[in-house]
Amino acid sequence: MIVEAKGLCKKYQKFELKDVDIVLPEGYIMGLIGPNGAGKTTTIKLLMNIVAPDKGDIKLFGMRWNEENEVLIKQRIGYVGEEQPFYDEMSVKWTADLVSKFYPSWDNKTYIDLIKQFDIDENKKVGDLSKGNRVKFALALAMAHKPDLLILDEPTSGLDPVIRRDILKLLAKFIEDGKRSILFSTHITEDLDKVADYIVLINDGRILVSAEKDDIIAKIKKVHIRTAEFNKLSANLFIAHKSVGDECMAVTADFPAFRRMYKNIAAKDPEAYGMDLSDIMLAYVKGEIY
Ligand SMILES: Nc1ncnc2c1ncn2[C@@H]1O[C@H](COP(=O)(O)OP(=O)(O)OP(=O)(O)O)[C@@H](O)[C@H]1O
Repeated sequence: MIVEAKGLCKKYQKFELKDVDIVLPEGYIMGLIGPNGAGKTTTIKLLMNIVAPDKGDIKLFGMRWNEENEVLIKQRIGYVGEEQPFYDEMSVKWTADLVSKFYPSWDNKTYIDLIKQFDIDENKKVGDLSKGNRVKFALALAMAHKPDLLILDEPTSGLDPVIRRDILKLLAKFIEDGKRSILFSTHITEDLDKVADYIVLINDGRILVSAEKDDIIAKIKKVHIRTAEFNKLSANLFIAHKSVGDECMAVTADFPAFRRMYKNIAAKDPEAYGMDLSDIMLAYVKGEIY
C-alpha cells in the first residue's frame, strides 16, 4: 500500500479534522475533494509530516514518519503544494540544479523532457514564469526524481482548460505502469471526473464519501419520484431532496437499495439520472439538487 493513514485527527482553534482515513494502493489516482476550508490541505500536510496529527497512524510505503525513515519517505514523494516556494529572482535552470542535489534518484533526462514538453525556457527567472508555467515547472521538479507517489494540492486551480488537460494527461501517464500513485486535492471536480480512480469527499473536517469513483457514480443518483412515494420511503436512503407539490427530486446514496424499495411501493422502475462529482459534492455538502 502506498498510503495507509488511519484515524487522523487534528484540532485547530476553529476547525477540527476528525477520523480521516486515506488508503491508496499502487497504480491509482485518488482525488480529495471538498469545498474551501474542508480540510484538504490539512490532510495533505499531515500525510507529508508538515504538521503533526493529534491522533492517528500514517504509513507511506509501509513506513512511519520517524528520524530513520524521513529521508527514505521524502525521496519517494513528489510534492506540489498550493504555493511554490521558489526563489523568484533565480533562473529555472539554477532552481532545478539546486533541487536535483537533494535527490540521488534525480533523472535529468526526465526533467529536460518535461521542460521541453511544457515549453519552459530554462533561462527565465522563476518569478517571470506565468502561473501555468510555474505549476508545470513545479510538477517537472516533483516528477524528475522519479517518485512513487505524487501529492498535489490543488495543482490545477487557476489554470486554463488547455493547461489543465496537459497536466491531467501527464498524471494519467505517470500511473500507467501500475506501481505509482497520485493523491490530488482539488475543488475542480471535473478534472477528477476524467482521471480519478478513488474519490474522498471531505467537508468540515469529516469524510462524507470514500470509494472507487465508478462505484460512487453507480450508487449515487438523482431520482424523480412522486412526493407521496418519497414520504413512504426511509429518509436514510436520501442525502438531499426537493419537493414541489406532487413532484420530488431526490438524491439517493444507494441507488440499488432505493430501486428495490421503490419497486415495492410503485411497482415500476424509478426515473433516475447520473450525477457528476460536482453535483454529488453539492448534494452532500449543501443539500442542493440541480
Ligand atoms: N495552522 C492553522 N491554525 C489554525 N487554523 C488552521 C491552520 N491551518 C488551517 N486552519 C484552518 O483549518 C480549516 C481547514 O483548512 P484547509 O486548508 O485544510 O482547507 P482546504 O480544504 O484545503 O481549503 P481550500 O480549498 O480553501 O484550500 C480552515 O478553516 C483553516 O482556517
